Amino acid sequence: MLYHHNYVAEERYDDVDVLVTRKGAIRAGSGELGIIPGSMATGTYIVKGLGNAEAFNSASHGAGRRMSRTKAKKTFTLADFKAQTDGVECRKDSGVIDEIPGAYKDIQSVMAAQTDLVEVVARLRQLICIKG
Ligand SMILES: Nc1nc2c(ncn2[C@@H]2O[C@H](COP(=O)(O)O)[C@@H](O)[C@H]2O)c(=O)[nH]1
Ligand SMILES: [Mn+2]
Repeated sequence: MLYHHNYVAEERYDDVDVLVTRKGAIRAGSGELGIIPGSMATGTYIVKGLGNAEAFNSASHGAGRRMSRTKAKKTFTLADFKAQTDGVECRKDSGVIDEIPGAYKDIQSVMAAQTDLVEVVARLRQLICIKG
């Protein structure tokens, strides 16, 4: 299983060799497995690509941010962070507030928006989240 999401690849579409730049996107060729994470507490999807050539065999690399790290730090409190990561064993201090689940888009909506790109194989719920 590959999980590159910022890279360039030489691929061929309509008999033309092209350079595909995936920035914040993963390859989702037909039958290829991938990982699409949500946030520290909203689960992760294991997916199988559908090989959609109109999207250059690509899909989202994650839920993606709803707001910048700076805005997240201004918007949310440590109490918000603790509430939103309830049930997940992880760091719960002011140094990780910018990673609060509320700073990311709703992963279920993001998945619903790309049913033509990937098929869901499994949804994982995290028990532990370690920030590198
Ligand atoms: N399962 C988790 N998903 C996370 C976490 N932090 C962010 N994210 C999601 O992953 C993508 C990609 O993150 P990136 O830092 O590599 O760009 C991001 O869009 C979020 O949706 C996490 O702690 N656990
Ligand atoms: Mn990224």
